[in-house]
Amino acid sequence: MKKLNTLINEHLESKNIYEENPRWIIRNSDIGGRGLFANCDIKVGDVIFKDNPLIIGPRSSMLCPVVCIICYKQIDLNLCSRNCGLYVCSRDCENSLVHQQECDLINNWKTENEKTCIDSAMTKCLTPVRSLLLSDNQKELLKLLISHSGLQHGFEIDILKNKLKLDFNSDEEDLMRLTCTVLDANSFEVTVGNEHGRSGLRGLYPLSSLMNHSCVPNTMHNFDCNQNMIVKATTFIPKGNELFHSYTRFLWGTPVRRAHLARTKHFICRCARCEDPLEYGSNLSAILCENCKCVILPVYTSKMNILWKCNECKHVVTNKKVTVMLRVLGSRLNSFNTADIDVNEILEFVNNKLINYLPRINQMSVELKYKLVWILGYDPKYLWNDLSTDLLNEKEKICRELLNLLETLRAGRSKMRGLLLYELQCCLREKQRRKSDKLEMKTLVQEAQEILKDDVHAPPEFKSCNG
Ligand SMILES: C[S@@+](CC[C@H](N)C(=O)[O-])C[C@H]1O[C@@H](n2cnc3c(N)ncnc32)[C@H](O)[C@@H]1O
Repeated sequence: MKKLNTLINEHLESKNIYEENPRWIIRNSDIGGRGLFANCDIKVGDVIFKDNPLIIGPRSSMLCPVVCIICYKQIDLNLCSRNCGLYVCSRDCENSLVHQQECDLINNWKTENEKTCIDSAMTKCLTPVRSLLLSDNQKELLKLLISHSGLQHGFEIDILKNKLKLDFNSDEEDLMRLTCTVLDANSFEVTVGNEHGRSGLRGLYPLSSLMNHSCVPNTMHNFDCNQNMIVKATTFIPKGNELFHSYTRFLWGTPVRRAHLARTKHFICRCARCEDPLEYGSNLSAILCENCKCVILPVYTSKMNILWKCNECKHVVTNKKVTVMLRVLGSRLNSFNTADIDVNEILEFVNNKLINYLPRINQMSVELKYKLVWILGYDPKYLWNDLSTDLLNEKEKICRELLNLLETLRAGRSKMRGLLLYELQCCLREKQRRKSDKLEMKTLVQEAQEILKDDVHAPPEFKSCNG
């Protein structure tokens, strides 16, 4: 623990974000390994700490767009002229010190027969390679972070070795494989760029990664333009309480969150929200009884086994059946991800289809409604000016409904609350603009009519005035 503390402080110092009297302290946690704890009373909205990545780079999912490996833009991409297989967007990025180091490393791994490795896979596998360029102390810090073994971790190294035929030595391979497991257990999703283009990266923030998970976290984070993570309190946190953030989506229901955490982070969450089948009265994970249409809540009989039993008619639905039903509804939900979105189709699905299987507020309708918030006003087909009054009212209603849900789920001053408050304000502003437009139109038309009423060239709508 002492070594970890020293190396974390050294890391923060090297990034100019060290604080003499930090508001956090590292301690053993009752819920799993080490955790971060409040070192003083922390008020809601207070910044608790800042952190900077030890390693940051492209995400490994082949579904993510390829990015420049220095500035992470997605435009003007060319392969590096030295044939390392990585994409850069400019000479500056290609000639940067960081790129030269990793370019040399990769080119040294090429065998005589494999002079080029032109493949977007190289970019997708770059992040663990970056661990080889860390200083000795940084490598030591990386090794002190938690990792889990499992076949799903480390596929990036298999690609580098078997597909791209790169010939690294066993020490390098061991460190890169360890880095993959550390990244999978600890990394954060980082979004960089602006409204003209955003890229998703993964970053290893060593101090932040010591925060354990809760499905009702008491912190939120955002990023500044230097990739610093700024962690803030979403509720009042008394001195000595543990600091938590959420590793899952906040609006997922308990079975989905639990399964995701078990698969990706290797633990069963036992937070108060997970242990409450009602999820604080939100009934987010409930289904409707196929017999009497009453609400059935999920009751865990073991770690991952759920009993779905109707309290009214005692009808039992098997877990398998619920899983299939949710999968079918989920695949329809995912089909709305297409570029050509039809909002009325989504509303029809939420208001007429889902309610046959799930209570009015449920994890799927909530996910779709949250999606609608970002379509209405922003999608080229649904820009603010073009929104019908009905759709504008719908967006306002959704924002209010989701804000209420966040309160029910005790989300505190979370980022999602901030985003929804802003969108609600945009709806009210647009309504106000339309109202004042109407008032102005009325005065304009009145004056124009007075001036033009006797004129034979008056616009047709004034014609009745001149007989
Ligand atoms: C990012 S690390 C958090 C810090 C970690 N406890 C440590 O000692 O380094 C994530 C890992 O911590 C453990 N963990 C985090 N939250 C947990 C929770 N709510 N219940 C059980 N284990 C948890 C799991 O092993 C998880 O994979």
